[in-house]
Amino acid sequence: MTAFSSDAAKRLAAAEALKLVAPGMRLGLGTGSTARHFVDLLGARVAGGLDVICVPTSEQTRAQAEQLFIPLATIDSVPELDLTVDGADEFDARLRLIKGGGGALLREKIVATASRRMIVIADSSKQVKTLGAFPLPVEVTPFGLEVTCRMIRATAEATGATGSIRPRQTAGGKAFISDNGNYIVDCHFGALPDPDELARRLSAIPGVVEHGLFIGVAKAVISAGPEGVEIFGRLDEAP
Ligand SMILES: O=C(CO)[C@H](O)[C@H](O)COP(=O)(O)O
Repeated sequence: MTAFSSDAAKRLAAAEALKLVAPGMRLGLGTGSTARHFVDLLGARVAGGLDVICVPTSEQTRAQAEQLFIPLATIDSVPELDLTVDGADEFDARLRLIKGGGGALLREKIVATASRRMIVIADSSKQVKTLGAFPLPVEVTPFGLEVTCRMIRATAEATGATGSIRPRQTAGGKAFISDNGNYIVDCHFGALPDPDELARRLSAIPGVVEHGLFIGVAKAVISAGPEGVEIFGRLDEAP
């Protein structure tokens, strides 16, 4: 028997999300290996005549969508979206997320919050009881990096989160630069005792552009694994 890979699970979740797409929709396209499957499948539907307009959350996704001839717009020209489909690094039972493993968290959060519905697609390994095993990505301005890291450390400690904070590097050992020209620091805090409070406090630090805690943003998670698809939250448009 062939083992069911996490990549197969990602594609299954993406295929399930594609069922939510209707002609004429304005869509936000996420970033990462799971979102990549969704864009791939959407591209096939567009080639078959589906009429949608899409806003990508990264230059990587933009390039993929362009190759598939998916009609694209900017978030400023289409500021209200019907649906955004994106991946996540972790999700919990309250649909709180850690995102930003691909470094696209700022655009992902802007696009998701401009959408009536943000639906997460994930393989079932992304479900956690407590957020934080995945290092929390925080996008920061290059100016004042050290000062900002100190402030992140101090503010996190006030919510019971401690651990190392490391600026992300590329495989070549250079500083990782986001699509917005900023740095990403990865906060290895471990289990986050109070993600809501941590999110509020991180947002108040001047050098923090955005953090990877998505609280109250996702309407549902489509999680897929060897057992099939499981839905957390609601896929419909109910408020
Ligand atoms: O937030 C993200 C990118 O910034 C991704 O959605 C997240 O990292 C999950 O990636 P993958 O689908 O490759 O597991």
